[in-house]
Parts: sequence; C-alpha cells; structure tokens
Amino acid sequence: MSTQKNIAILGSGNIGLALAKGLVKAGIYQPHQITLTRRNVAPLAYLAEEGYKITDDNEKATSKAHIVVLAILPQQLNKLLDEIKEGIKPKKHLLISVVSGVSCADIRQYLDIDVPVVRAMPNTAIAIGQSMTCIGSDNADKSSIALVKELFDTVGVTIPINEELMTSATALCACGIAFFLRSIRAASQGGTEIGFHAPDALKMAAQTAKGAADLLLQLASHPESEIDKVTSPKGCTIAGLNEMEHNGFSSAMIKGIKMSADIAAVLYKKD
Ligand SMILES: NC(=O)C1=CN([C@@H]2O[C@H](COP(=O)(O)OP(=O)(O)OC[C@H]3O[C@@H](n4cnc5c(N)ncnc54)[C@H](OP(=O)(O)O)[C@@H]3O)[C@@H](O)[C@H]2O)C=CC1
Ligand SMILES: O=C(O)[C@@H]1CCC=N1
Repeated sequence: MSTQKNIAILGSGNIGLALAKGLVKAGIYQPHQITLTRRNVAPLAYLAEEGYKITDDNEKATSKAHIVVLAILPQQLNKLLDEIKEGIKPKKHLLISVVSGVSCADIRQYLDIDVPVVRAMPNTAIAIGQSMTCIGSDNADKSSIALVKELFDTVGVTIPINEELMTSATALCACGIAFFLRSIRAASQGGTEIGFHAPDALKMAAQTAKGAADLLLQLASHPESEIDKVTSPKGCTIAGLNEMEHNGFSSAMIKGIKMSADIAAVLYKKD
C-alpha cells in the first residue's frame, strides 16, 4: 500500500495516540514505522515497549519521516513549526494537520515553505477504526490527497470537504463524539432513575444509540422517518420526545454545535 512510508506524529496526546493505535490496529503500519513525539515522553514509555519510536526531538522525527502529522494544540503550533522548519523538504514531506482552527495556508505562511499540507479532522473513534474524518487541502496535489484519504479510510469513514468548512467539521464530527457520548450518558442516567443498575443502563443506552445510528447508515433513511415508526399514537415515545423538545433538546444540540464552530474558528492566534 502506498501509505507504507514512515510517519511521525508530532504531539502524542489524545488524538495523536488514537491515530497511531488506529493505524496499527488496521495493519497499515507496524509500531516501529511510527515515531511519536511529545515534550514529556514519560507517559509514552509503555508504547516504546510495544515498538513505537518515542522522542522529544521533533526535528529528528521529521527528518526520518515522509508523512508528518501535526497533532498539537493550536496554541502550541508556532513553537513546534519553529522546531521543524529547517528540516521540512517540500519534495520529501507531506504535512497532515489535525490542528483545529489553523488553515493549510496559515501553516505554509508560518513556515515560509511551499510544502503540501492536507488538513484532516478525525475524531477519537479513530482508535477503534470508527472515525468520521473530513479531509481538505488548498495546495496538495491529487495523489497527496488520495494518500491521506487512503490512510484515514483504514481507520473509519472519510469525506472530502472544502477547506473553509473545516471548523464546521470540527464542531460536528470531532466535538460531536463528546455530544453524543453526553446524550448516551444522560439516557443511562434516566435509565437508572427508572430502575436499572448503572452498568446495565449504560450498556442498554449505548447499544440503543448504536442501533439508531445504524438504522440511518445502513438503510440510508431520514431520522424522522425512523422516529415515525417508533411513535405509536397516544403512545409513550411521542410523550417523552415532546417533553424533551419542550425542554429544548434539538435547540440545545444545534446551539452547542454552532458555539463549538465559533470557538474552533478562533483557537489559533497567528502572532
Ligand atoms: N481530541 C480530539 O478529539 C481531537 C483533537 N483535534 C485537534 O488535535 C490537536 C491535539 O488535540 P488533543 O490530542 O486533544 O490534545 P492533547 O493536549 O491531548 O495533545 C497534545 C499533545 O501535544 C504535545 N505537545 C505539546 N507541545 C509539543 C511540542 N512542542 N512537541 C511535541 N509535542 C508537543 C503534548 O504533550 P507534552 O505537553 O508532553 O509536550 C500533548 O501530548 C488539537 O489541535 C485539537 O484541536 C482534532 C480532532 C479531534
Ligand atoms: O476540544 C477541542 O478543541 C478539540 C477539537 C475537536 C475535539 N477536540
């Protein structure tokens, strides 16, 4: 597979590690082909034992890799770019940025190098091969974009988007994991209040959410069409659903997603 090139993940926190583990789980990379960096490498010691290359030297990691993934916080980006700038070779390297709120042009402009940059917005379900990853770029050629898609296809579902929609993708898909988890948690708390032990309630709520999502994905149907099949006339579902809507259920989700998109757009300060 064309993705069999050494990869460096600069910033091995939540999403960086989820990506590394997902790629290994998918069989695309062996741990020894992946270099993981962070400043405090002590928490990565167990991964060194599994064969990953671990270092706090971003420049060295970049020099040995073809694909360089930027997976640090927006506020940490400029310092990291300062560290790797000298070692970036436009004909050798492909940069993949999962950093929220930072455009491909921002990265090139800061580096002052015309290197191909592709933005990818995965979510933490990447660790189990279930990410929804949005991919976009303003300068990478088709083969680079195809390579990034090929990479992320192994760890979930990908969709190409215009780069200007990347902050929206961040809110809907990356933050979205937390939104749906919170709704499952709330459902399980309701389940406990009506009689189930907490672990059972959580399992029942999670499997029910999974079934609801699969109804849409597997049948390609609309949520309201599936809801109509559940809501018996004068029944308990419509009573519960309307009670939730009277309390702002859909409105809260929509407003939360808009708020996340607004914040994602201003996470990066260029100076
Ligand atoms: N978490 C998520 O679900 C998603 C996050 N993202 C984006 O991914 C990025 C990372 O987010 P997340 O993983 O949650 O954040 P984390 O804080 O968990 O991870 C960031 C990591 O970067 C390391 N780091 C900081 N500075 C440097 C440096 N100079 N060199 C090397 N490593 C460094 C930190 O470790 P140390 O302090 O030891 O250096 C830390 O482990 C963000 O831009 C976020 O917006 C995108 C999609 C989903
Ligand atoms: O909360 C954040 O800022 C990051 C971006 C998307 C998910 N986590």
